[in-house]
Amino acid sequence: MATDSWALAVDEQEAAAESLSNLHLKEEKIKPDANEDRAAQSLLNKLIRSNLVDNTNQVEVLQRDPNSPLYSVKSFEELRLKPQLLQGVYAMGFNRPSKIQENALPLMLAEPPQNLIAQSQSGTGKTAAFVLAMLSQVEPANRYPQCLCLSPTYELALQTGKVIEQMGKFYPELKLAYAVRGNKLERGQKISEHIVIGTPGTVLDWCAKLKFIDPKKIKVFVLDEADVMIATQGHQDQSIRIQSMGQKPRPFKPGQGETLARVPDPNSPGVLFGNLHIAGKEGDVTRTKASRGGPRRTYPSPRSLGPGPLREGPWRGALPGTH
Ligand SMILES: Nc1ncnc2c1ncn2[C@@H]1O[C@H](COP(=O)(O)OP(=O)(O)OP(=O)(O)O)[C@@H](O)[C@H]1O
Repeated sequence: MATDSWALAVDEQEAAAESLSNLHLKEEKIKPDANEDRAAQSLLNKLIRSNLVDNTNQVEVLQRDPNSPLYSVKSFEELRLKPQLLQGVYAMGFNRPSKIQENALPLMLAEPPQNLIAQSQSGTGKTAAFVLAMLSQVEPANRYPQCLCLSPTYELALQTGKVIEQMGKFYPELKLAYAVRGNKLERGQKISEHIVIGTPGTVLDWCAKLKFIDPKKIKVFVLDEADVMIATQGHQDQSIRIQSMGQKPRPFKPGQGETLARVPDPNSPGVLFGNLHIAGKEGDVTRTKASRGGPRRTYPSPRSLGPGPLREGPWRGALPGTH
């Protein structure tokens, strides 16, 4: 797989994305467990893709191709990452940020971090973007959780945790805790890890019942795979409860270019990372995605998601910076 071309992989992903998109529109009627399938599909994509990027030359070529979703004009140095994190991304074979990273990182790395919505198709570097944002925002001297990331499944939480560990490899003072089933801590204990990643039920217990985490101290709150979370009633309720226990969201800064859009509702969580493969309301489209070798296609804007604290919509992977 490592020798397969990235181009082929992108085409395959797009085909898979099309079928996911159709699934999404009919999911309520056809397949009650479609959310589970989507979480599994996403995990599979990630596992396959981690092999594809071994071919770093291919990635670099694509990042210079304006038609590629990985196209980027900036360097990681220009994004002013901490040197330890720069070392981490280079060690992972990333030579330059992808488009979504280039657009989203300056806002997430701002002080204070800005809330934003960003959409991009699967496999374009959203996870890496919010992982970098979390790693960048941590103050290692403060021995308490400062970043919280919710994932819909145990497996995805571990997978994202692996990315955090890889990127933070040269930042050893930075610690990560997994709030997942089976990780039992003693009652009354406070945890000292800087980043917590977990599933909503366990995280809610850690915040509300067991008080291992003080949600008011969370600077960056990530809701990963947000469409799966929000389409799953239990996860939606738990995610909203956790988010509402945190700091009040800051007002949103105007969107930047076509990739970022302003969240119109001040009660909404901050940054939402979304895939572009799921169709939304017709006619409510503000951006386009270049398809490799094919026609440009249009995708719905996050604005089409309507009001509400956590809205259903064509996005997944979310990062509300509730600082
Ligand atoms: N700047 C980069 N340069 C090279 N490879 C990258 C870069 N950013 C991410 N990658 C690699 O590309 C693959 C996809 O990245 P990532 O998982 O962050 O995408 P994603 O948009 O979150 O995907 P999904 O929507 O499936 O969650 C991963 O294997 C990751 O290591």
